[in-house]
Amino acid sequence: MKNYTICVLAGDGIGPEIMAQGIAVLRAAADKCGFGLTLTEGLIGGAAIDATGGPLPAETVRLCKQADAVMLGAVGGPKWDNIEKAIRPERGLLGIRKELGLFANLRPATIFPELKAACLLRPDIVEGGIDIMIVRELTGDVYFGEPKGEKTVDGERAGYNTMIYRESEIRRIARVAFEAARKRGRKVCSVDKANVLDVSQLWREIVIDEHKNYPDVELSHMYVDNAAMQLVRWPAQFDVIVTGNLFGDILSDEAAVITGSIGMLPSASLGAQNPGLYEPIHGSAPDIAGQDKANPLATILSVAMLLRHSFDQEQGAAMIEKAVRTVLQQGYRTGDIMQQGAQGLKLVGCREMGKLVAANL
Ligand SMILES: NC(=O)c1ccc[n+]([C@@H]2O[C@H](COP(=O)([O-])OP(=O)(O)OC[C@H]3O[C@@H](n4cnc5c(N)ncnc54)[C@H](O)[C@@H]3O)[C@@H](O)[C@H]2O)c1
Ligand SMILES: CC(C)[C@H](C(=O)O)[C@@H](O)C(=O)O
Ligand SMILES: [Mg+2]
Repeated sequence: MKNYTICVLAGDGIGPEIMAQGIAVLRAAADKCGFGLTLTEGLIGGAAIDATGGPLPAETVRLCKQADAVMLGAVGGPKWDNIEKAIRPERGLLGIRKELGLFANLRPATIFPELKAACLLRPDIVEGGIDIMIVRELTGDVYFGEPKGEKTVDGERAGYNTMIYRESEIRRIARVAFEAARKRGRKVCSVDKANVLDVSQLWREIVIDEHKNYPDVELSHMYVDNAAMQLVRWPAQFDVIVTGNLFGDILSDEAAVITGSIGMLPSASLGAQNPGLYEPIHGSAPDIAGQDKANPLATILSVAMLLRHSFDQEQGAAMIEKAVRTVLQQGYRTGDIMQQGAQGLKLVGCREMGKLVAANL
């Protein structure tokens, strides 16, 4: 029997709650599909700061590198908001992405038919369905650019970061997007700010050049401000969106609105080789942490992405996605996707939602 090692980084806030449900579903899928699991656990974020003084202990990096895949809950929270910036919880997440070379962040925004009514957009806008793959570059941009810091400008304090992309970084993420489009609707929209930013001008030039290798894929370009508007105005126009680290971070949270809730959006962070890292796109949700209110479906759908991308277990992935759909069809909802006043819906907590999905596999 095939056996996989998964390093689990639960993190902070709702992290441990959603992760417990993700792991329960993963175990159930392993039983059904006939593969074995070895789970290791690592500290990250605030939990790691409390235990070791830093957000990404060397032991966590070692465990991740030894694993076939990594699952992450969320990091951060008010407890660590005033901590020295070099060791903020979020640094743990950025650090592990960099350590594992996870340059391609796939964030699929799809709407389950059962949630169309919970979507904040007008019903006619989501009627035909939505299926967008946001391909976000993850290890470059203003997130990692040097120089950065604080300096004095005209006698006053100034903070600064550097938005920078190397040609090779643009080329490799463009390739991921074109390859993804070939398996979907064969359309890529590259989102940038080339009317203003030098970095975006290079981005556009390289994407156009790389496109020469993918003549079967249609390429378009959009400025990020317009893209933010088009996403909610007419989301069905998009197939694959490729963009940089910062724009991708913002647009994917926005895209979550059209899936019903940020609690529904999974992600896969991939590099040139395993281990990939899988996590919901949302954060540690301090406002609902410890109350069994979090929606675990983004984490559970991230487990499906893990099976698909890291283990080639398409059957297991599809099984999980179908179980999520079944539970939604049965009317179960966590608070974030609950429609007030709708008939036949049942409000459940995080634990119950996880249990239901596992039971439906
Ligand atoms: N990948 C990550 O670990 C990650 C991502 C984003 C933010 N963060 C961190 O999380 C902390 C809180 O950030 P924030 O409040 O800006 O963003 P957030 O995503 O944690 O929360 C935003 C809103 O969405 C809700 N929400 C998020 N996930 C939910 C879920 N699964 N079910 C139901 N509701 C959910 C929250 O309750 C909150 O109202 C910060 O420290 C931030 O840096 C971490
Ligand atoms: C917490 C933060 C570092 C992270 C990011 O900006 O990438 C988060 O917002 C995300 O979307 O995963
Ligand atoms: Mg984000």
